[in-house]
Amino acid sequence: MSEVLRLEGVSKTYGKDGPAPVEVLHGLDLSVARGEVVALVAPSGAGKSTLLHIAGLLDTPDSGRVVLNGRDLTGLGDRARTEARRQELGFIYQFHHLLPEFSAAENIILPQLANATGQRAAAERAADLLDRVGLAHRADHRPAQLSGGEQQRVAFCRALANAPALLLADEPTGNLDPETSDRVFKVLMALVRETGLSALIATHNHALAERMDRVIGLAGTAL
Ligand SMILES: Nc1ncnc2c1ncn2[C@@H]1O[C@H](COP(=O)(O)OP(=O)(O)OP(=O)(O)O)[C@@H](O)[C@H]1O
Repeated sequence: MSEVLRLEGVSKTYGKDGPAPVEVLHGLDLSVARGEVVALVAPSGAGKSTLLHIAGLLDTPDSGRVVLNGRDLTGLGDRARTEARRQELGFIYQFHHLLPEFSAAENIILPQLANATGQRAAAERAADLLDRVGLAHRADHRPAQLSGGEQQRVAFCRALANAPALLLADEPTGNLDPETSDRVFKVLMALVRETGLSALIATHNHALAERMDRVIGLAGTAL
């Protein structure tokens, strides 16, 4: 099975040179296979966001390697990392982070234009993605006109807009009430499965984690 992401011996300590260093990751190994959906479950403060930032090329480890699609990105400069992030990764956070002055469709079109996709193809992809998450009728609405669950479904579409190789999600339904969270999570899983996407999804929610292919914890913490 081919790997989309491999972390090898990744370590990270915050405030290394200060009076109170915090060692968060120590020699972490992790891999995500193509088409695999992996749940990352660990208590608050265990380092889930740190790991996602490193896997998402938003932060660098103190030591270890980050290999994305077979390419070692560890030593790359900012520009190459930004490029790899834009082309190969999709992000979902607890809060939607949609642009308030743009419609749902435009929020999905814009990242594609930034990636040099033509206007027409970008609009078609946005329409298709919105349709898949049951929001075709909301395409022209702005985020403030949508419910929390709808906003998050648009954010899923935006994360998939550029057909990334890997989706990284940090508590993707953590901001929603339990019932909406459950419903919206099902939509996310269906979308990921239909598109054959690989994903690493951090969650506190064990019931959601059980629906993924594999559940991993972080060293020193119980699942
Ligand atoms: N920039 C920073 N400087 C110092 N310490 C930090 C920094 N960022 C995070 N930490 C510490 O590192 C640890 C791991 O943080 P992280 O946000 O990765 O955890 P988490 O598992 O995502 O937690 P949560 O589930 O609460 O979001 C925490 O103890 C946090 O206080």
